[in-house]
Amino acid sequence: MSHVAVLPGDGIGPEVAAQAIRVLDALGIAHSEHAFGGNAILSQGTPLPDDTLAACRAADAVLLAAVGLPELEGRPVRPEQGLLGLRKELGVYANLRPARGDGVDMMIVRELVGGLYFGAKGVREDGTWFDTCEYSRPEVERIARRGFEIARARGGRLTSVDKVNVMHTSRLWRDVVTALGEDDYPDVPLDHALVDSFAMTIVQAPQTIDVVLTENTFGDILSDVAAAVTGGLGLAASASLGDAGPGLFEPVHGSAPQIAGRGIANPAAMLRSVALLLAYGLGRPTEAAALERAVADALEAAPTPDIGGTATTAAFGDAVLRALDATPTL
Ligand SMILES: NC(=O)c1ccc[n+]([C@@H]2O[C@H](COP(=O)([O-])OP(=O)(O)OC[C@H]3O[C@@H](n4cnc5c(N)ncnc54)[C@H](O)[C@@H]3O)[C@@H](O)[C@H]2O)c1
Ligand SMILES: CC(C)[C@H](C(=O)O)[C@@H](O)C(=O)O
Ligand SMILES: [Mg+2]
Repeated sequence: MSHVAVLPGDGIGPEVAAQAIRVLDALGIAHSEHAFGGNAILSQGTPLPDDTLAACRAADAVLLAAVGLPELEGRPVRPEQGLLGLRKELGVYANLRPARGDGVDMMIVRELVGGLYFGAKGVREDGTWFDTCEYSRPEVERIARRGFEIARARGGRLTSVDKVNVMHTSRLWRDVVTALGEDDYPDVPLDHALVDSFAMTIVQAPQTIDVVLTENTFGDILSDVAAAVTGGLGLAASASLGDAGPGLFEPVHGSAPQIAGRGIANPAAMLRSVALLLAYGLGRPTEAAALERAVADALEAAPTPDIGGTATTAAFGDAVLRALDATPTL
């Protein structure tokens, strides 16, 4: 039987996680909750306690809501370090961030465990602070392969996004992607774009974009832009996958401290992350599709304030559960 490790996290995290747990219960999927992020720092001094990591490794899939506490910003130990550590420990290098709506159907494939986030960083003796972007050939090749596979599977094309006019690592990125395309994916149309103008393309012509392959930091920024043009962060889900072991499923959004505790956060991004978990993490595509439909119904029936409605987080969850109950295949 499948088991999901749930990490509710901070801010609106526990509020949207509660709705996801209702769905897991409705589908009869076992789960357990674990301390992670800011709350774990406050209670245990670390954002990723050993027993949380062990529970994640032992699970079939990990469902994370969001981390981040304003009072911990700028401290040496931060909630976000736990998230980066968990991604690295689970080896989930491929972060899939779909953005859909109004004729838009894009899939951002973001490299998740390398690049600017994970290169050497520190403070030199002269007082200069630095972060470095680092990639090896195999690191680029494995994420590029994912991008090509996804583009091929949907009969689409791949746009690799870099900053080759400035960055050294982008030269490696472009060479590796181009060679892999020629050698192993000649049937998948490939083009390249520079990240700055590509951000503009996401805003101005998102319908023209199919599968996007990009570096960790670029993907972080571009996925918020893509979310903004397809209904906002309240809707954007993601799946992070490695070659083996449990995947990590999480909304694109953060802990939204300004609206935390008010019961008005949109749980759609979290519930769509559960749908990705069902599809990619547990191999249950029928239930995944039913949940996607139920979320689409709830967006009509019980929209939350971020998308122009008045429904509470719990009322949205009610609407999703009603729609799931009415699904004959489940
Ligand atoms: N995966 C994660 O855990 C994750 C992701 C992004 C940011 N963060 C952290 O979250 C904290 C806040 O960051 P931020 O404010 O830059 O980004 P954020 O994503 O939390 O919020 C950005 C904006 O979107 C709104 N928003 C986000 N999710 C929403 C939802 N489900 N329903 C309705 N509105 C929603 C917020 O109210 C805010 O206006 C920071 O500590 C940051 O590090 C965590
Ligand atoms: C919280 C932070 C570490 C994280 C990231 O930058 O990857 C978030 O912004 C995201 O998009 O998942
Ligand atoms: Mg982000």
